[in-house]
Amino acid sequence: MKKAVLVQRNEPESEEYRNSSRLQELKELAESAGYLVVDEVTQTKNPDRNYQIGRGKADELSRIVAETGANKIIFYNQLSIMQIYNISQTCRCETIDKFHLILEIFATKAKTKRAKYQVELAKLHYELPKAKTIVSLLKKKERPGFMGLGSYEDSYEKDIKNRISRLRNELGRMQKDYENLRTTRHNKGFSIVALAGYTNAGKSTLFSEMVDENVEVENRLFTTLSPTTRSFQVNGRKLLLTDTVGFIEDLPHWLIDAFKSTLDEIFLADVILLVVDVSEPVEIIKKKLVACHDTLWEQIEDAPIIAVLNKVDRISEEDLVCRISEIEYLTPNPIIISASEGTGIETLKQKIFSYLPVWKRKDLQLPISDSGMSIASWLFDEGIVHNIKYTDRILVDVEARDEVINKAKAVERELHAYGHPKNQL
Ligand SMILES: Nc1nc2c(ncn2[C@@H]2O[C@H](COP(=O)(O)OP(=O)(O)OP(=O)(O)O)[C@@H](O)[C@H]2O)c(=O)[nH]1
Ligand SMILES: [Mg+2]
Repeated sequence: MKKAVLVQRNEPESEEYRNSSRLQELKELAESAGYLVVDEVTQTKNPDRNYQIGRGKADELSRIVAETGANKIIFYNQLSIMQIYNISQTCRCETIDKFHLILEIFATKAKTKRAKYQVELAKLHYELPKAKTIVSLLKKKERPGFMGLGSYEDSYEKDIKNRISRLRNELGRMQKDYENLRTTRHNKGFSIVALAGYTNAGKSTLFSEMVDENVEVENRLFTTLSPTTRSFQVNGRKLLLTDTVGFIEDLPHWLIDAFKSTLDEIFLADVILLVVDVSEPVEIIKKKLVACHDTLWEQIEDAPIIAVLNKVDRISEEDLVCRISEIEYLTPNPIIISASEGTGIETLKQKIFSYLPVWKRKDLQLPISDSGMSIASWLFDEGIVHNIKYTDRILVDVEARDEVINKAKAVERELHAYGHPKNQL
């Protein structure tokens, strides 16, 4: 397992809670990128020296790297190229900042080709200024090419620029295909529910609480189904639930598109659950909600958003009432849950149900034949079969979307007309 040392440089003016929650955020990010966190270091920024890391701290980091065998030093704070270079050299360990770490996570979460290209584009944008600096250092006859910086040739910068322009062209072409996907999905009649929300809000916990464990999602919708999509049922209706990568505040501009493309599933959803950690101080809740709204507004077309206030087990009834009223303008009619304790889940499911397209209920008569049987089994897949009887024909009481009922009715008519319906389904 890859080992990482985390460094958080405290803002002297920032309150303690803020500083420690940043370190916690970095730790969770590192873990979701697959690192084992071997040590955590904090440093209070010296306002006079601004972003310089002192000799003492660098020595401390070198010692930790040597003792723990860490493969990476990860800073919460954004680092300049020269800082990355200097720290990598001194500590003999690859050094990255939070944004590079986030990029690593996006790379693992990117499922669609479009998302993968966006992530690659962001990586190249991150690399480009690095390449420029290295090339200029090389020209000064210094030869860095070490650790976090890699070894660079003179042509490297040019290669990056070429690749960036090729990716941009390719992405422009893909945008159109992608927009067609939503239409295709609707024609197939699937309802998808997507989980969105700030990182650490409890999306994945809620995901595991809601889905039918061990139920494989049938591979009918996507060519490769993401491992974070599973089925679940509400009042007999089968739905798909998708977990997504969490929102993070203050993303630099070169990361935003990569981030949005990992949310492609949200763009395809019929209902969006916006999960909020309601146990946090109200100012932080508001700030995170605004960040989520900004992104969602652009991304979605007309899907309803259900606000889900999670982690209520952590706060008193009184605090909850107070917070709900303070954030009401951002989260109207929220559903209150505790994902880890499983409370409020049924209410949430019923709320989701209220947004689903209405299905028709019909009594149908089908022939006892291969085609009749296959239609009946198709109805089990596509709708809710309330009752089925086998006499000289198959009597089905079924609830399903319009297209399914209409197709089945066409076959029923054939039964009456010819006695031998063709297998049309
Ligand atoms: N007390 C309490 N803790 C919870 C609840 N739901 C989730 N947590 C905890 O919150 C932390 C984050 O939960 P996750 O489900 O991983 O959060 P997430 O939104 O998927 O986070 P990202 O994947 O990083 O975006 C975990 O330590 C959970 O155990 C809850 O209802 N109550
Ligand atoms: Mg998660």
